[in-house]
Amino acid sequence: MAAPIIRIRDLWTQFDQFVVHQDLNLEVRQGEILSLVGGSGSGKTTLLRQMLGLEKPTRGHVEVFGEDIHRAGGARLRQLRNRWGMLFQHGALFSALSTLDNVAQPMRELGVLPEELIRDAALLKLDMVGITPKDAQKMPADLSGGMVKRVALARALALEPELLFLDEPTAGLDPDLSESFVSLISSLHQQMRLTVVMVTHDLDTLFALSTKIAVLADKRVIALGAPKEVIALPHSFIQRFFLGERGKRALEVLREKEMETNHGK
Ligand SMILES: Nc1ncnc2c1ncn2[C@@H]1O[C@H](COP(=O)(O)OP(=O)(O)OP(=O)(O)O)[C@@H](O)[C@H]1O
Repeated sequence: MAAPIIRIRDLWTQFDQFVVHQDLNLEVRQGEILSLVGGSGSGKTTLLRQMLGLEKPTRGHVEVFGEDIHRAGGARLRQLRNRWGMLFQHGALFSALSTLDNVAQPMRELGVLPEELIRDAALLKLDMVGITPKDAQKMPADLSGGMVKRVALARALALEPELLFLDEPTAGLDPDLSESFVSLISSLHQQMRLTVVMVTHDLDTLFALSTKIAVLADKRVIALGAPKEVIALPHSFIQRFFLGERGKRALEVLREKEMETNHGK
């Protein structure tokens, strides 16, 4: 079995008297695309921020690449941060920087690479997500919503991370754009041998990408496994979330995908 890239142990999160996570455990292994699902307020975003070292849990351990990131010092945490990329829900590009400079910025921050190399690498990353050198000169305000997502993805991949975090990657995209963004993530996952952790409410995206699903309910991860295994569990949240009307179509997609895979064998 592949080594855990993320290991969360006995994690508690409490805001005043309000307990969000209680003895939560989770492992993400190399090469997985793990989706975190749960009801509104179940603590998905908080958990994601804790994995990124942006928020500290009340108790417990969050290990990324074998290190407890909440006990690592500032310099060490910065080094670890260079090994993962994050795609925020709304793209979060710097509006005052051109598309190219947005992607170049994480490389410039390292302060060691020559400018020419940075420009070439940024253009290469943009090419990987289907953005032309001409569009690379544009400002973020002049890009479409779908392009902003692609540029934000190129920026998240700028430092060739081993791990990629995605927060609602297809939110705000129409179904066609959403589908093409999903295939882009899927091919980059293979090409770059990435491990991916994502939060999504969109069942089409969830079933199209996830190799594993972690379900957050009752303040813990109540289920972790392959999509097919997880949706078969009798927990009431799981049944409501996956097997309502909106879940049925997504499930058909999962079955089609399975048939294609079996066909290809
Ligand atoms: N800094 C904070 N101070 C107080 N309460 C907080 C704070 N951050 C999060 N919470 C609370 O913790 C709970 C979990 O929030 P979180 O945003 O992680 O949930 P979520 O599962 O991502 O929800 P959604 O799907 O609606 O985005 C919520 O009840 C939220 O109000």
